[in-house]
Amino acid sequence: MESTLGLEIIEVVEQAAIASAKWMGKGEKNTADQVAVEAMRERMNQIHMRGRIVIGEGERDDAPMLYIGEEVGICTREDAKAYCNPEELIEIDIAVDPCEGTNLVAYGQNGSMAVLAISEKGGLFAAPDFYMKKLAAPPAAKGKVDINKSATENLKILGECLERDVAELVVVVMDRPRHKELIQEIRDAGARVRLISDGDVSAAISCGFAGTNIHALMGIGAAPEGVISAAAMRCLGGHFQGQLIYDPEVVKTGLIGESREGNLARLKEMGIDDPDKVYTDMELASGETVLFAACGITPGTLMEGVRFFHGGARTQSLVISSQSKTARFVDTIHIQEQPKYIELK
Ligand SMILES: O=C(COP(=O)(O)O)[C@@H](O)[C@H](O)[C@H](O)[C@H](O)COP(=O)(O)O
Ligand SMILES: [Mn+2]
Ligand SMILES: [Mn+2]
Repeated sequence: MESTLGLEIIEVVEQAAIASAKWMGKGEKNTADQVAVEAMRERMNQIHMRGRIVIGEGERDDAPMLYIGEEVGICTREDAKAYCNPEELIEIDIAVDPCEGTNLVAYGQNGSMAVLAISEKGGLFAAPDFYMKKLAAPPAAKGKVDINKSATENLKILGECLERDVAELVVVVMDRPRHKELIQEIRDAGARVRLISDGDVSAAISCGFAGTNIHALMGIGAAPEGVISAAAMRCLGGHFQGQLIYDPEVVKTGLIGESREGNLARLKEMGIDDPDKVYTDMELASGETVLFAACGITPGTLMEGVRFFHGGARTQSLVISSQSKTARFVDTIHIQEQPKYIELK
């Protein structure tokens, strides 16, 4: 599956990031999001593939583009036979977040990126638009920390795995009222907390790399972002667990349906029989081959943001593959019109 797809998806996230970065700091989160969606879709539809969006911008009625179920790629077009033999190509599932951290882009803050994950059909958990309790940690702690344990216990285990004192650990938590007790517990245990307003995909993946000074992600964010994070962490060998959260009382923000009972019924309709199941990264991204790609929109822990110069832009992306077992940082200069100069540093 990988071969040229690995290269093409870099361009997909790059184009989305460039489009969105033009709206950085303009206070218009919906526009920053919309242009990223359009750019991602346009580039995706030039790829020789039979793709289907399994995590996207919403259901068909709510989202005009990259909606769940939308088919993407040249080989899904009505006139596909003129371009390819669809039977020869495997069907692939795609999870996208063209602008992960729309508020971050709108307000010119760090940590936003264009991101996607790909696997063969059925290889990504089609997470409902619910919340998810998440625990991400470095490879050394994989399978040793556990979302069912308390934050205090997990920090002790994490310290042992990383050969650090708990005081030397940094935990990222989303700054939300629902995390008041969690934040206090982490502080009481002696670790340090980095609060983020948005963008927990970046935080989760940062746990997969040493040197980021992020040792864990704890707390509740969105479920679709959990699947995308799991795809990357599965390839990196990091720890990722997620548990769907369906009780509005627990979440305290956002819209996940009116009642706990209603949400439980919705999950059942979707075929999720055990709503409290804890999913591992392998269950959330179970495909034989998993590819992950992200491109920084604003600067982040792992990637630079988009930098414009006269006539072009420079981007930094990350492509991770379970097949080639690589995590590639790709630095690209995009020459859009005759530039006055191309800055290399
Ligand atoms: O910060 C985020 C926003 O993503 P996006 O809408 O694509 O810009 C995500 O990283 C979070 O995972 C999540 O969407 C957030 O936690 C939603 O929670 P809340 O703001 O409390 O409703
Ligand atoms: Mn997002
Ligand atoms: Mn988004």
